[in-house]
Order: sequence, then structure tokens, then C-alpha cells
Amino acid sequence: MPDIAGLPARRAALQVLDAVLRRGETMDVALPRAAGRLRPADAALARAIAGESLRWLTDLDALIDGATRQRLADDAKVRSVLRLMLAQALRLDTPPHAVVSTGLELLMGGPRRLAHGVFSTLMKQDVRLPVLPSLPDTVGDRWAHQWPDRVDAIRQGLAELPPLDIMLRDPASEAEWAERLGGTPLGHGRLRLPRGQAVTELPGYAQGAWWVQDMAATIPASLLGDGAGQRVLDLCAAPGGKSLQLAAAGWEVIALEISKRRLERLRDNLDRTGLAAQIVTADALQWQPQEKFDAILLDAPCSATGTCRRHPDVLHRFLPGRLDEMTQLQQALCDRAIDWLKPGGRLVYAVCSLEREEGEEQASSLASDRRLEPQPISPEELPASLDPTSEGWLRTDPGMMAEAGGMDGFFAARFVRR
Ligand SMILES: C[S@@+](CC[C@H](N)C(=O)[O-])C[C@H]1O[C@@H](n2cnc3c(N)ncnc32)[C@H](O)[C@@H]1O
Repeated sequence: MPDIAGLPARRAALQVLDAVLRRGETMDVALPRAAGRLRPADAALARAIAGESLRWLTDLDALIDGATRQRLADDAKVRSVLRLMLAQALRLDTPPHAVVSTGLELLMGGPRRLAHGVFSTLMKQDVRLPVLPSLPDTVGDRWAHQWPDRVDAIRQGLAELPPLDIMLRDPASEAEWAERLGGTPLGHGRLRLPRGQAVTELPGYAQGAWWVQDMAATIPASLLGDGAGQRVLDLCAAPGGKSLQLAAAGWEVIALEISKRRLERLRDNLDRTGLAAQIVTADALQWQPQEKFDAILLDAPCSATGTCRRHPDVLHRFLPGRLDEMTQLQQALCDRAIDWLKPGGRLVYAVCSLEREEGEEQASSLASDRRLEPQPISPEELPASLDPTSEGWLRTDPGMMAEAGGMDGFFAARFVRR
């Protein structure tokens, strides 16, 4: 029997939720596997349902728990199906009859009456989600402690899907592309477009005039400035937005990355934009360069909690116990990067993390390294709405520039090799 309309998208969304919550996979890995063979519209719907379920998971669970006499196990299939059903009704404005027909189908041979009862009760009660998404305790408690003045703004930034930010290959063409694409110029070749567009269909994509990159993610590479005649090592390079930026700024780029799979995106983007970088697939902890570099960008592997607006799965995959392992890896990478710099060479250390251990604390320890001298970031180097910290570092979070659509959480600090 053929599937009822819309069922494949819901089935894929359920698989993604399961992969993220039970196996700790990223949505970016789980989605292509679950939805890769679907029509583009169904794949987009699967992404939207899974994404909104993860963004509002804590609040959806509170609604489910309020409507069940016996608490459903965290990993019960019926709980996940209810999460998807409620996310569609409360966030995506899907008509209840479509939510019910597709949702119950996912529970063939299972507790369909229970799911139907819970969903109908909540709809009759006309329940609503809170204004700000509640955070899972693991990150909520940390951020309330680490960012007491920012945590509500961060939740506000998380509440809505982010706009589409792009970076132009030629920053001087900002006004032209702003008009052609109907975007808002953010300065230095950054443009902000309304969300929900088919990226590959937009003017300029096929010709490689731009690539997708969150506004905050564009800042670390820009801190190395113009690179004409100089060599830069992009130490953890994939999927490669920063390598493209560096190549566009005239640097001779050596893009090193351990993951072959993640490098495919960089290769595609280089082909499309006509920019050049030498790609090295290697473990940075084993590799040795032949010559030293004028600059190194270390966009280190991290918990990625700063990207929670675009990747709400990070909120549920965050394991405080893994932070030590991550910070040790970051330190080891920094240590090698310092040795590979020419005297006077610059190091930018960056992470897309809101965890101080991965950002501010790493920068403090680099500042006390005798081989390095801090090179503070000046306000003129940053987009108009941002200021450096008192230490001369960059710190962004998803609650900043909220009225204009927010930005990812990022940390960056710059140093010079003595
Ligand atoms: C934050 S991401 C880099 C994002 C990238 N700079 C960009 O702008 O698209 C960190 C990257 O480090 C890579 N990585 C992790 N450990 C590594 C290692 N030992 N050697 C090289 N790359 C590594 C990961 O595979 C991941 O792609």
C-alpha cells in the first residue's frame, strides 16, 4: 500500500530524533541518511519537524508529562511521536487532522490510542509553548552560572529559526548583491537574507559569487586581514567557510582537516567559487609542515553550543563529562600551531562554543604562553553592533543583534608569535 501523503517526512523526522537523542549523532549526519532519498520538499519538512522538536524539546516534554497519568519513558517511541506531533501543531501550524493521520501511522502496532488521547487532550486545552524555549538542565544550569546576564537573551535568540547569512566572494559587491537578493548588508561582504529560501536556486549561487556562512562565523578569518603573498594554515578546515574567506582575501591557503567526508563540502565550494586552497587530509596531532606559516587560523573542534539556533541538536548532545577531553584536544592543537608559526606570525584561536572552558579559559592560557603575545581585537575590525571584550577578544552569543535576527555564539582571540 502506498504511504499516506506526508508520512515519509514524518518517518524521517522520527529517525532523526532517535539518532540525536539515543545515539548522540548530529542532525547533519542523521538527516541525509533518513531523508536523503525523499523529494526536496519532504526532506525540508523532515528537517523542520525534527529541528523544531529539538528546539522546544524540554517544553514539549513538559506538556506530554502534564497530560499522561504514568510518565512515559524518555526513550519511549510514543513520546518521540508525540514530540513530533506537538511540534507540528504548535510551531509549524500543521492542521491537527494531518498531524494525527501521519503521527498515528508511525505507531502501527503500538499505543496509538494513548498518543491520540494525549494529543487531543492538549489540543482541546489549547496549550501553548512558552515565549522562550526552556533549556535542558545540562546546558541550562551551566549557562545560568556562566552567563547569568545573558541566558534569557540566548533563549530568546534560540526561539526563532535564524535568517540565512551569506558571505560574498568579492566584498566590494555588497550593495549590488543586496539589491539582487533582497538582503540586508552587514558590512565587509556579509549579507543577511530572509530564511526559508532554496539556497541553490538563488542568483549567484551557481556562479559561486557567495557561500552560506553565519555572520559570527565570518569574523575569525577576517581578523587575519589581507593575505596577499602570505601563507596561512587553516588548521581544522572543514566544511570550509573560513578557508574560502581566506582564499578570497588573497592568502595562499593550506586547509588541513582530519575528516574526508567533511572535506567534500570544501572541495565542492572551491569548485563552485573558483577559489584555491591546498587540501591536506591529516590528523593535526600527527602531521608536520615542511615550512612555517605567516598565519594560522585554529577554528578548533568544540562542543558547538554556540550554533544551537541552527543546530538545536547540540543542546541535547552536550555532555559536560566530555568537555575535559575537548579542552585537552584544543590545547594540544594550540601547542602545535604555535610551533608552526614564523616569528611575527599571527594565530587566531576560535570556537563556536558558549562554554568558557573552550573560549575564554583557553585564550587566558594562550595569553600566558611565553611564545605568544596577545594582539587585541579593535572595535573597527568588528561589525558595527559588536565590541571586543575588555581583554581584546571577541565574544558573541545567539541573543546579540536579536532584533536583526541574531547570530551564532562564537569566541575568538588573536596572538602574535614572538
Ligand atoms: C569547528 S570545525 C571547523 C569548521 C571550519 N573551520 C569552517 O569554517 O567550516 C572543527 C573541525 O576540526 C576537525 N578536527 C577535529 N580533530 C582534528 C584533528 N586532530 N586534526 C585535524 N582536524 C580535526 C573536525 O573534523 C572539524 O571538521
